Amino acid sequence: MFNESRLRTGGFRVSRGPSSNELISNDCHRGSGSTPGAKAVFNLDHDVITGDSIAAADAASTPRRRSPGSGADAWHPQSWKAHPIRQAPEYPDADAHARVIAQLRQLPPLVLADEVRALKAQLARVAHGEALLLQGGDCAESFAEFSASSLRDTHRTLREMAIALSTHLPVVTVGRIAGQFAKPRSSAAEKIGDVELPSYRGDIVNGPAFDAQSRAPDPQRMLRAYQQSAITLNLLRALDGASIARQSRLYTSHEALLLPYEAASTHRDSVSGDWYDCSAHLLWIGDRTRQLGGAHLEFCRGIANPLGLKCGPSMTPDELLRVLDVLDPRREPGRITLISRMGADGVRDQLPALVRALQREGRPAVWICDPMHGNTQTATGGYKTRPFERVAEEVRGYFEVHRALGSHAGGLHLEMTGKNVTECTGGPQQLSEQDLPLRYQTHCDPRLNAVQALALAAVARSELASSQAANTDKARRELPQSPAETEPLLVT
Ligand SMILES: O=C[C@H](O)[C@H](O)COP(=O)(O)O
Ligand SMILES: C=C(OP(=O)(O)O)C(=O)O
Ligand SMILES: [Mn+2]
Repeated sequence: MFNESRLRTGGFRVSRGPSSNELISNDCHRGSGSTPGAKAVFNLDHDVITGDSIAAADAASTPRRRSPGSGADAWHPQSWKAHPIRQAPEYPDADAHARVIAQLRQLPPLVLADEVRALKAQLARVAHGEALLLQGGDCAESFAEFSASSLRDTHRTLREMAIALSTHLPVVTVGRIAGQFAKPRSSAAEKIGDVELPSYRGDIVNGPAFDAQSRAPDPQRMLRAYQQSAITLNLLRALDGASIARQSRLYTSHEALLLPYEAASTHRDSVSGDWYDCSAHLLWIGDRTRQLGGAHLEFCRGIANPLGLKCGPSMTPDELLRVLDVLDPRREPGRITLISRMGADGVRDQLPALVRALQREGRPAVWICDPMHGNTQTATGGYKTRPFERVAEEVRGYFEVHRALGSHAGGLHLEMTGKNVTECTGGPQQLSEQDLPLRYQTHCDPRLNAVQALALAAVARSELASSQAANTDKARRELPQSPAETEPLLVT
């Protein structure tokens, strides 16, 4: 059991050392002054890790402790290690890896638990049909392409898209940003000529250059990714403060793929007893790592963050319900965001069965559409690209399906940037395959540029208008006819 005692030192709360369980589990209090009498550095009214009010914590006589499962089913931040894992890099030097993980565990959380809870509450509104979710950013953030101007441009483009969509409903905005570094790959190795090397798995793992040294997984990269995420968050918070839409903020998200990094970022909230992966507000499980019984499901089921789940063409209704039983046993609105990525040709055929399955079960979920990953093509010259028209067509199909089933089309998940890159063809600039080499800068998949992203927001906006009109028609049809046709009016 968690054994905590709190001391106050000049208004700064410190916690006594964790029990052995918390030591194994990377408890959040480690390092926050766990020695009684540790020096107070700040005078805070809120828990330094969770952001919770100390007064509220003190008022709660027994903190609610929730660890998913018990006995053989018990969860802790390392329990995923007993499960089969896919897409995990093989580090050549296990000791060097262990040293970096130990360092990461000592570093402060990047986001606070109360911010995570605020996002979950907003996502619950999306699940109830009262708001929309816009999630977007790079396929893969990179060390080389990191600059204030590109962050500013992506922040601005996401804001502009949110404003375009908010004519219908309030918009919750979440970036694929400040931690979106790890990439699952179709193939573990890449071969050029006679040379075969490990595939590039994102800057948090290895380098993109095609040479043996770059492609060897290097644990030091996790520390650099952490630092870049912290710097990114710092700028995003400043940009949020300077934005005209000050009341809304940009939350962060990434794929929970590199589990040693995610586990090292996982802290226990001293007030609720829940575990939070403090590397981002929202974490999602990719289409390649969502197996029942697998390590990624095991890790994600135990963290209290809102979770995304990619649903590609191979997802069956039965499998989806079983995965949701694991990830969201309490059926908590805002906990799960389902991200369908069926492709323009598949969405109308494959999405309805999944939506109906949730409707039958009365399960809450946010449904959003990733129109990127099911529409990737290889252009002449070998560039991966996505034709804007196919992307737009999947968005239209997604809205049609939800309209037909009376379900809330909750928003979009996009690979996009605020820069004027040439990675996806088509759109208002009518980019051709010949234009791709001009500014093809992505480290992994092709992104919409700012103009294309805003054009896609316009497509979604017009679909939202159709959905709203359909809802109004339906409501009108469901109204009692006219008073004369129902009950005679009482005239006095
Ligand atoms: O972002 C998603 C995947 O990591 C990416 O699509 C994989 O690309 P690959 O098929 O070239 O490995
Ligand atoms: C890997 C990704 O997508 P998916 O899991 O849907 O292939 C991604 O969104 O970066
Ligand atoms: Mn991608």
